[in-house]
Parts: sequence; structure tokens; C-alpha cells
Amino acid sequence: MSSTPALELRGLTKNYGGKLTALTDVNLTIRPGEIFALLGPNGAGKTTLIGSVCGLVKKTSGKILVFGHDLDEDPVRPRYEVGLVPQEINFDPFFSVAESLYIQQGYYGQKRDEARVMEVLTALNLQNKADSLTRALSGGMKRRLLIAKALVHKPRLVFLDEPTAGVDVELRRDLWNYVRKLAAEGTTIVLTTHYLEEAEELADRVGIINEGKLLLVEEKKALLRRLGEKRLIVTLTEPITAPLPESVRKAGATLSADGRTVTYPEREGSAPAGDILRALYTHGLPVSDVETRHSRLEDILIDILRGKPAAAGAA
Ligand SMILES: Nc1ncnc2c1ncn2[C@@H]1O[C@H](COP(=O)(O)OP(=O)(O)OP(=O)(O)O)[C@@H](O)[C@H]1O
Repeated sequence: MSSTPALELRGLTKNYGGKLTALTDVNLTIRPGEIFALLGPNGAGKTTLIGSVCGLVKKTSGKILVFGHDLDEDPVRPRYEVGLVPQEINFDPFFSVAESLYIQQGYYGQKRDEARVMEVLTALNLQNKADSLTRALSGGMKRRLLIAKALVHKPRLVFLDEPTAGVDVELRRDLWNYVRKLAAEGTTIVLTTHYLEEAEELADRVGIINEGKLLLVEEKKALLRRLGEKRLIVTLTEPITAPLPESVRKAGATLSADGRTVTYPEREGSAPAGDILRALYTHGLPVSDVETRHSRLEDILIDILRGKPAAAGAA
């Protein structure tokens, strides 16, 4: 596989006029074949970033390189390598499913390729709907057709902007499997989603954007390891009024106001949870229940957006 980045953004800035800067000096390199999740709250600039690459938004300044080709030098051909699954359903309701895909092939300068259309429809389980009018599809089918439309011209870089919004659990799982398959075949995927579980399932790397600024880019696994936390929640058999034993307190454990629950956040490098349990027993504090909770991408994202110090230094 080539090592040329699938996408490079250098100092990408978008000003929608007035004071609103939707993107400020965004620098980002997307590796070929990776699944990259771009996360951030509503209005963070995700759709603007995608639109700038796909030609729907005119950037104010900065460079965009698609597989090494500068879009300022050639705004058209490099974009043939790009596919976009937009947030909003955008097909003409009077064409059939297959026709809308032939139109898409033409739009990308390709000849009508019936075999390719059937291949994509079959992959998305829409083969029986090829002759149906698009307006006669269910919501979930329309979403699958959006994906088919984005893929029919075999792009090497695909943007999925909220691909599973409003999609049921089963279809979401099917789509995840399909995205994984595409990536395994070498397609580069940039995904935006408000379902953090989706990013956690799929992404190799995660970027966090807020108010037009890219705050952090990191391997998902490393991020979860670095900022993720295992929380041990211990219920004591009897509530206590005395403070917790010193060793337990020093390790970072806290006692609830009712004296019944001990909470211990176990981070990388801190004492193992077993040591805390042992210390409680040793000090004559019997335990009736133990629960562990792992923080997920969602907790980490919230911490970063709130500017939590441990997270802020992470870029
Ligand atoms: N055409 C436009 N004209 C003016 N402002 C716009 C336009 N499109 C987007 N914006 C503004 O730019 C900012 C970024 O919007 P954008 O749609 O990129 O965010 P987003 O991260 O995709 O949000 P969401 O998660 O809600 O889809 C927002 O403040 C938005 O109001």
C-alpha cells in the first residue's frame, strides 16, 4: 500500500463570513486504509471540514491534498477518488434505485456499469430494490442507498457523515461490518458520529474537534489507555463513620457521604484494585459487593471538551 497520505489538511480555515470561523488552522493527516473518527459536538466544524474536501464548501485558506494532489491545482480529478455519505438524504425521488446509481457513475465520469451497480446493491442488501423508486424505500433502505451512491464509483477515500443516524440496531451492526470490510480492502474511511460507541467499535484513530479547532488526534487504543479509567466501586457490609485507612486514602480512594461505598479510580501506574480490596479486609472492613466500571470514549470526550487538564495536554 502506498504511504502517500489519503488526505492532508494544512492550516485549513473556513470563515462563513462575519465573525464565524467554522474551522481554524486545522492540520490533519489521514493515513491510507485507516478508519478515522472525527468527533465533536454540534456545530464543531465536522461537516464543514468534510464539505471543504468534497467541494461543497469553499475554504477560506489552507491546503487540501487528496492522495498527494493539491485541490488548488486541480479541484476536480482528485475528488474522483472521494466518496461522501452525507447526513441528509439527497436523491431524486423519481428515479429508481439503479438509475440513481447510474447517474452517479456518470457524474464521476464513468461509463454505466451494471455489474458494479448490482455488486454495490448486493453488498448493501438492496438488490431486490434495484427497480423501485427511491421514494418508495424505507428510511433504513434510503440510508443504505446513500452509502451505495457514495461507493459506486469505487472511491479510495470515503467520508461517512453520521452514517447511522436514525438507523436501527441491526442495520447499524450490518453497516459497521461493511465499513470494516471496506477498510480491510484498503479504502480509507473518515467517519463522523455522535454515537461514541460507533467510533469505539470502528476507529483506528480519533480526532476531537470543538469550535473549529482540532484539539487532539490519537490512536483510539492509546487514548483509551491513557485517559481511560477503571473505577472500582466497593460496597461495605456496614457503613463506617471513621475515615478510610490511610493507605487506601493515599491511593486515591474516597468514601461516600453515607459511609457505605468506597470508590477507587484505577489509572495507568496506580495501585492495582486488588491492593485496595486487601487493605480494606486487613483493616476489618468487610465488603458486600464489588463493581468495576471502565470509562469509555464518551467519558473521555466529555472530559476533553470540558478542558480537563489531563486531557488538555494531549495533542
Ligand atoms: N452555510 C453556512 N453558513 C453559515 N454558517 C454555517 C454554514 N454551515 C455551517 N455553518 C456554521 O459553521 C459551524 C460549524 O458547522 P458544521 O455543520 O461544520 O458543524 P458539525 O460539527 O458538522 O455539527 P453537527 O454535529 O451538528 O452536524 C456552525 O457554527 C454552523 O452554524
